Amino acid sequence: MGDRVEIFEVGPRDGLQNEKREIPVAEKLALVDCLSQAGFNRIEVASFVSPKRVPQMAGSGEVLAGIKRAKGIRYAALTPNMRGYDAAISAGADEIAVFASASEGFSQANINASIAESIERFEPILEAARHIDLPVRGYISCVTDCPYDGAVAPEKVAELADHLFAQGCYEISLGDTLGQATPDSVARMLLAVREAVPATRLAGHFHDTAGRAIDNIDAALAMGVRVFDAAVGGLGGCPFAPGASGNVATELVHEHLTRLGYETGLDGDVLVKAAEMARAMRAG
Ligand SMILES: CC(C)(COP(=O)([O-])OP(=O)([O-])OC[C@H]1O[C@@H](n2cnc3c(N)ncnc32)[C@H](O)[C@@H]1OP(=O)([O-])[O-])[C@@H](O)C(=O)NCCC(=O)NCCSC(=O)C[C@@](C)(O)CC(=O)[O-]
Repeated sequence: MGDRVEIFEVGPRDGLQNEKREIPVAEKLALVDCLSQAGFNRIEVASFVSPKRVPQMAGSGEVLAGIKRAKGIRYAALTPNMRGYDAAISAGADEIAVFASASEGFSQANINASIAESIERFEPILEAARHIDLPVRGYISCVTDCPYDGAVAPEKVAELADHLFAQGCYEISLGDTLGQATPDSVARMLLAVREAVPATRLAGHFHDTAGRAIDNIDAALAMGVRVFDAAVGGLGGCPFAPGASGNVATELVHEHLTRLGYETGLDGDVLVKAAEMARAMRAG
């Protein structure tokens, strides 16, 4: 049996948050229920942020309440502040994620806070989660390039990863939000980040704007990363990162990893079905 590499499915959240069409909750439920048959350990399905800023995530409570929960899967939600945390807990999220940026420009555009302010906001969330043993993931956006500030220094990413890990995030997902990273810039960034956080606690989160996401996954695999975020059907993008396109497609990552001899534990046929559903949702 090959080495295990986990794909963390983010399509129902990162994927759908940027769709132009207002997607009914029933369609989201159907997608998540299909994905729940594929063999994932973790699926991100919700985001408790301002509905004015991200209207597509407004029905997140209904999504968490309506999905058919499959045994062994943790259904995850983004929580930017205590209000989001409380909503995620009431809705029954199995794990939550805080999200920061390695660049000041994107931090302001995305969450209306500096990097330092965002870390302060996360403190009560992590403390509350600790009390109830709720796993908290930490995202870092713009780990190589920022749409506002340009190239991002690997040391900035390492410093923030160190903070989030010390605050109690069990895993740090490193986001190439713009999809402009290269295998070289990914390797340079990971070399610095690995000094602060072990590779076994890192995840790669690559958007495929420049068609290099799979090459970037290879670079991260070579540096010891064994968890990758992906969105079925290549759904996605970030409303606050102009020019960014979808996440790397789950079914492509699964195929690629399988070809390399890794075990993902996923059922390729279910992924193809879910990818068709995702594409149909996008087409409307
Ligand atoms: C972060 C905030 C909330 C800060 O919010 P703020 O702008 O600092 O201001 P606020 O706290 O005064 O709140 C502004 C408005 O949002 C409301 N509000 C405040 N908090 C909540 C909440 N939890 N749930 C629902 N509503 C909330 C609040 O009530 C108020 O409503 P209004 O008075 O205007 O009617 C806001 O800026 C926001 O929602 N930003 C959107 C962030 C977002 O969702 N970005 C996309 C996801 S991150 C991402 O995609 C990157 C990632 C993770 O995938 C990795 C990668 O690819 O890089």
